Amino acid sequence: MTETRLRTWTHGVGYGLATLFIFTLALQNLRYGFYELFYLAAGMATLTLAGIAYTILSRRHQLSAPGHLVILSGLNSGLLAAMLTMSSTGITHWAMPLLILNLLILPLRQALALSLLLITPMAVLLFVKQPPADALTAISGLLIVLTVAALYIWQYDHMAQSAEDLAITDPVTGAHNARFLDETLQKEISRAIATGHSLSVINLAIDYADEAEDLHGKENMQALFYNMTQHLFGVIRAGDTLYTLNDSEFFLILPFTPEEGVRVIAERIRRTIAEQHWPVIGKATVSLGCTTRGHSDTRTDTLRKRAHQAMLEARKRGADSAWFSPGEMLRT
Ligand SMILES: Nc1nc2c(ncn2[C@@H]2O[C@H](COP(=O)(O)OP(=O)(O)OP(=O)(O)O)[C@@H](O)[C@H]2O)c(=O)[nH]1
Repeated sequence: MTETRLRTWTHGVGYGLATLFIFTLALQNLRYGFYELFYLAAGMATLTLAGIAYTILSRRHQLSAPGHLVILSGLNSGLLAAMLTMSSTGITHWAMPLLILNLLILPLRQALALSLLLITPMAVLLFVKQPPADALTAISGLLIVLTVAALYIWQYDHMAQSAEDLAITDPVTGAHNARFLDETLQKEISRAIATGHSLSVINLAIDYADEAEDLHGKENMQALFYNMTQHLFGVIRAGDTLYTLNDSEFFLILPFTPEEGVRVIAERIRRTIAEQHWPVIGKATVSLGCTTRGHSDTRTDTLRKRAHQAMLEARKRGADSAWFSPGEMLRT
């Protein structure tokens, strides 16, 4: 299930349960003749129903649907206004489903801010109108619900982020992995088409990697790969992204970089790697294949293939060189 779908379901179910709870409150108050509270609950139930309708209507944009903040602000301020005007402190517990709904539907910071905006004036009102011990009990109950739910959501967000990072990160180098490359490259191609800016890529391979592995062992080669990743992170600029393809190849996506730019950065990478003294291995060089997106390049595989062929071409001309496709040599 996609995240958008999951959110549509949880938001819909959240609003649905809140509607049920508030509707029951409305009926109860109608039965006992508390008409003011009945109208309040009916108004709130209408808003939660509007929440369900909005969730369904904006189901394709659930990750950033701004209408939820408007609906929840209406619900929170409605309850607060009712407490102030009806001088009724017996409806404090009505805030419980609202706090949960805030945290379930809004981003954590927004949800906390809105919930505190509800609880703070409520606390003042309760301390003015009730014996301190009763007010303290009611407010601490709300604060405990808010804290526990917020901690749970924070922990979930944190774990989801870690899982996502793990899924797109190479365990040896810490750079992005090949799986994430196609996704990002396709986005960059679409962005370049929409905005008309240039986009270049580099396929970079360590020269004589197999021979070096036979000589120094897999562990030392992995250390070299890791050190080279750190070096590349230091050379490229913010906005460029780095990927590890296998044990001896890297890929770079360089947005806003024209042909002349990719030549400059490829040469800089080649030179700085060749000049560096690498632990255990000593000297290491790389072959770089570069290319810039042309008008007909709308898919990732054409760019990747051209960069790979350019890298093979550079390698054919001897190690420690770069080649710009469709055939212009940068340096051998
Ligand atoms: N994507 C990318 N392009 C680079 C990088 N370094 C250089 N370039 C490209 O090469 C061009 C010339 O770079 P430099 O020789 O460093 O000159 P510069 O005027 O200091 O470059 P900028 O201020 O970064 O534009 C830049 O305009 C970029 O197109 C880099 O780290 N990443």
